Amino acid sequence: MAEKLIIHGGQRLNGTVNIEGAKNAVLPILAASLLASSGQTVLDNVPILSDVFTMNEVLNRLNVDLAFDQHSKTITLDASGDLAFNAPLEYVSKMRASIVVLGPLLARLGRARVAMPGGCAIGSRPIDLHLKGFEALGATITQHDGYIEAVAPKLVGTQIYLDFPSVGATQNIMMAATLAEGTTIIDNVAREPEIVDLANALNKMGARVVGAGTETIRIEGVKVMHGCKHSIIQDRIEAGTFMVAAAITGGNVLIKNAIPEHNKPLISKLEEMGVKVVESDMGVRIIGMPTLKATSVKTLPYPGFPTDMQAQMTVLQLAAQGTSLLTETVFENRFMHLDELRRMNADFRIEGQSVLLYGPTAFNGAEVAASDLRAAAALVIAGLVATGYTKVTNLKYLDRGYYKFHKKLCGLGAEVVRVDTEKENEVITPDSFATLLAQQA
Ligand SMILES: CC(=O)N[C@H]1[C@@H](OP(=O)(O)OP(=O)(O)OC[C@H]2O[C@@H](n3ccc(=O)[nH]c3=O)[C@H](O)[C@@H]2O)O[C@H](CO)[C@@H](O)[C@@H]1O
Ligand SMILES: C=C(OP(=O)(O)O)C(=O)O
Repeated sequence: MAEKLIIHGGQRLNGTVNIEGAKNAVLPILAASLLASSGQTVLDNVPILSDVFTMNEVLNRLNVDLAFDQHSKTITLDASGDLAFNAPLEYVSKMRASIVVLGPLLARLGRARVAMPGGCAIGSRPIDLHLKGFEALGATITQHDGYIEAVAPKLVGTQIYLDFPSVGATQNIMMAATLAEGTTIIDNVAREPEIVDLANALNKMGARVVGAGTETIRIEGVKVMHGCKHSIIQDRIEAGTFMVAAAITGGNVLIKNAIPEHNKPLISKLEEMGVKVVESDMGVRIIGMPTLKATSVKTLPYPGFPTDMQAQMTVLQLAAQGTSLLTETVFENRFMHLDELRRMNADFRIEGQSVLLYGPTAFNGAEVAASDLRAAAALVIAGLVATGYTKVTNLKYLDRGYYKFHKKLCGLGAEVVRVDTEKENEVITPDSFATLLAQQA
C-alpha cells in the first residue's frame, strides 16, 4: 500500500523522544551471526525497520533459523545448520547492505555468491575495496551474470590498506578475517561507532578483534565462533534527526539515552547556529532559539560530520539567517532532496560537491517525493516549519531507517498523519486534516 505523510507545519516540538537501536549497527551484526557454527545469537534493542526484515529474509534464504520478537525487539538466530552460499538479487537489490553477508559466508563456507549491488540515488557505490580485501586474504573473485563469487579453500591473515575508510568494506573484511589463519591488520579503516559495535559483538562470539574505533584494526584468526548475546547501540542518526527537528521548530526536546559522543560534530554545529544543547545522563536536550545563525558544514567519515545527517542539516541551514555552505565529500550525488525543497520555496545553488543555501527560508507546504532515506526525513523536517500542508510521498525510503517517525513527532506535539495515498482527499482543509489526526489517534 502506497502511503504518504501529511504535515501541518508550525508546531514547536516539546517533550521526550525515545531512540531505537542503530540500523547501521544491527545489519552487519545480523550478518555476523553467520559466523557462529554453534549456539544461538540473541540480539536485543533491534529496531523494527524494513531493512531489518530484508536482512532477515537474506539470512533465512541462507538457512539461518531466525525468530524476531518485535514486542521485546529481540532477534534470535541459529546458523549452526548447513548454510547456503548464495544471496540472490531480489534481496540485494532491495538493500545494498546485504553485501555484508559476503565476508562471513566466505569465512564460514570458503565460498560465497552474492548479487552485485547496483548504485542508488546517492551515488554509484562500488565495492572494489571489499573485494580487494577478500583477495588479499586469499580469495579468488569472479564476476558473472550480475553475481560476485568469492572462493577460498583457506583464508590467510595479511596486511590490508583501505584507500578510503569505507564502512562496509571495513565490516566485510573484518568479518572474513575472524576465521582466517593468522593475523590480519587492516589500516585506514572506518571508525564509526557501528564498527565498534560489530567488533564487540564479534568478540563475544569468540573472535579476537582489537583496535575498532581507531585507524587500524588487528584480528587474530580463530578456528570457530559461537553465538552470543548482544544489545545494539542507539541510533545516532535517528537521534540527530530529532535534534535537528527540535532545533528548527524552536522546541525543547530531550532525546532520551542519545549518546552525545556519537553526535559531536552535529552538536557542535547546532551550538554554532545558536541552539542550546544540554548533555546529561538522561540523553541530549535540544533547546531551539527564535533565530538560527548560518554555518558551513563538510561531511566526512567518522569522527567528521556524518553524510547521513547532511540532508536534514541542509534544511536547518536553509532556515538560518544568511548564506550557509554544505560540502558533501562522502557520496557523489546526495543533493536530490534539494530540488524537492525548492518546491517548498528553498533557494540554493549547487556547485559541484558543494551547495550554497540562502536563508532564511519561508518554507511553504507542497507535495514532495523522497529520493532516499535521509531525504525523506529532511522533507518531513521542512514540513514541520512550512506554512500549510506538506505531503511527503515514497515512504518506503523513510521506513528503511525510521520506526514510527510520524508517531514520535506527534508525541512531541507535531501534527503529522500517515495516510493511504489512494484514500487521501486531494485538497486538505483544516477540518479534513483534523479528522485524519483524530482517526490516527
Ligand atoms: C548500512 C550502512 O552502514 N550504511 C552506511 C555505510 O554505507 P557504506 O558502507 O555503503 O558506505 P562506505 O563507507 O562504504 O562508502 C563511502 C564512500 O566510499 C565509496 N566506496 C565504498 C566501498 C568501496 O569498495 N569502494 C568505494 O569507492 C562509496 O562509493 C562512497 O562514496 O556508510 C555510509 C558512510 O558513512 C553511510 O552513509 C551509510 O548509511
Ligand atoms: C545511506 C544510508 O543507508 P544505506 O547504506 O543502507 O543505503 C543511510 O542510512 O542513510
